[in-house]
Amino acid sequence: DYPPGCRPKSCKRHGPSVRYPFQLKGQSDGCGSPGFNLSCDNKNRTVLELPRSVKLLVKRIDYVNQMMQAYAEDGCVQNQLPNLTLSASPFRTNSYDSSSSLGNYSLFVCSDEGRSDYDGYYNSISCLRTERGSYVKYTSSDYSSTDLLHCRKMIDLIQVPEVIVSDKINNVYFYRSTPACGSCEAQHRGCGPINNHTNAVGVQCFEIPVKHMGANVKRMISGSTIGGFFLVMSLSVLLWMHYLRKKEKDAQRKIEQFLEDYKALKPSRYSYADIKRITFQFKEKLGQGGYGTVFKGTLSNDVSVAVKVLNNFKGNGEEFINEVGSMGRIHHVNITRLVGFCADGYNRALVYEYLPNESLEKFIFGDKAARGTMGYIAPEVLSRYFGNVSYKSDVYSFGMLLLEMVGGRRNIDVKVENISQVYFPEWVYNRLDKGEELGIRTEDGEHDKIANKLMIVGLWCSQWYPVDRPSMKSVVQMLEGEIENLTVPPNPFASKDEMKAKMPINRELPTISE
Ligand SMILES: Nc1ncnc2c1ncn2[C@@H]1O[C@H](COP(=O)(O)OP(=O)(O)OP(=O)(O)O)[C@@H](O)[C@H]1O
Repeated sequence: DYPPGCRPKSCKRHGPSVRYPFQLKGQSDGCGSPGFNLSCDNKNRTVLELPRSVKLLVKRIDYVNQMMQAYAEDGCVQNQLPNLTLSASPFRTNSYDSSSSLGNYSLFVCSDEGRSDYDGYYNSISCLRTERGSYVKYTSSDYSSTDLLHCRKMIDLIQVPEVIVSDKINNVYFYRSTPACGSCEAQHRGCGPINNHTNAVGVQCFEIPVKHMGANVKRMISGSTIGGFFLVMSLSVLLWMHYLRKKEKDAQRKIEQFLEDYKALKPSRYSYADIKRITFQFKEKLGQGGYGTVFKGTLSNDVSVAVKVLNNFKGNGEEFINEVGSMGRIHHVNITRLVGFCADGYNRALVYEYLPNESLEKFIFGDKAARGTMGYIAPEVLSRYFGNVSYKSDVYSFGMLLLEMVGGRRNIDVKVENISQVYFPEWVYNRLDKGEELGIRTEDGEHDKIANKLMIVGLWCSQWYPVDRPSMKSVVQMLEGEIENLTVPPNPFASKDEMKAKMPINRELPTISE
């Protein structure tokens, strides 16, 4: 630590810091090194007092490089040259100065009369002084000039650094070689004489406790601490705000998404103009169904749809109501979703989600354009003679579809060569009944097994008597189970008598109102 009473001081707030080896007047004697005395003048400027009453004002002290920048108050350092004897002070001109040669000079005080600003001939003319009609002029001692006619020689200066004489800027640099405190200062440590002895040449470094650090250092430390604290605080607040905003945005997005999905769950109603816009004026035809033509379309959010424009001359509107009423409520991954509908005057259309993989029909039958809906309809739907319409009617349709999928042909195909194959389910049953091969060959045995399984399940489902058809739950069980566990179904094409015998049971099925 600094010795008591020797803490760094300065003449004014932003003035040069005064510490060892300098000492400010008023500080205890041992605070500085001899000859490094500074004082504060009445304007709170830092003053360097040199021997023979030479006074210079200190602009800056560089403790690390051991340099001091000082200047004369009147702006003419050279005026002080007659009295400036650096040899008697601890200061030296800096290395730059020391490289300049020393010379002998004479100082003249000249009257304004005959004054010439031209100094090309002589070594130098510095610090023109106009007060009292005179000015000072230095020139090398080997002068010989009539220009000095109006001058009076004041003094001869022996071995003066040339640079000081010729210095036209009002700065003087001193360099002190001892005490060598620069290395301590470079490490931000304090510097003081060894053994606290004022005459000691050797110095030692010491740690500066925080409380004794210079005001600037303290300010810096407390400033950076407070700054750091506020920085961390503001960053935390910003992060927290960002987190809250993100959370809020996420919640908002979730709600929007939900509302969007919720809206999409219900089929939207479109005008006929909308339908024309969606299908780009019925530009791309996807196919033709029994009830109308299907066109490709695009909704405003770039979602592709298939628009079935219904033939307005067909039906009494019931199909339309059934389709919108039932399909609008069915949401299943395996069922085409009804996105919307149009009932605008006589124009009716159904808007479905677009299925890019084309119709199953095409995969089963290739390019052969027969219409098949009739083939899937259970007998009881066509005639009440066969019983009541129930959920078993759908089981029948499903069974017929299975048979068509496996057979790769229409169940009713008038074009087959062998007349006995016309009604495919009957043909399948007869072959199974006789224990004959179905003749369906797939690429591997495992697929043959699946095909046979689908046939048997298909036959079970397409029983003429609704009561003989399994429930959809049993159908799933059969499809998921082993083929070995399946029994061959009864003959779906039993005689009318047998059918009549089963009719009462059939009536117990819950009837679907049409
Ligand atoms: N959602 C869809 N996505 C893509 N193409 C479709 C879609 N719906 C129908 N199509 C195409 O339009 C054709 C006709 O479809 P539609 O549903 O009208 O016929 P269908 O089922 O064969 O007959 P219908 O139901 O009238 O008895 C299909 O074969 C298919 O190519």
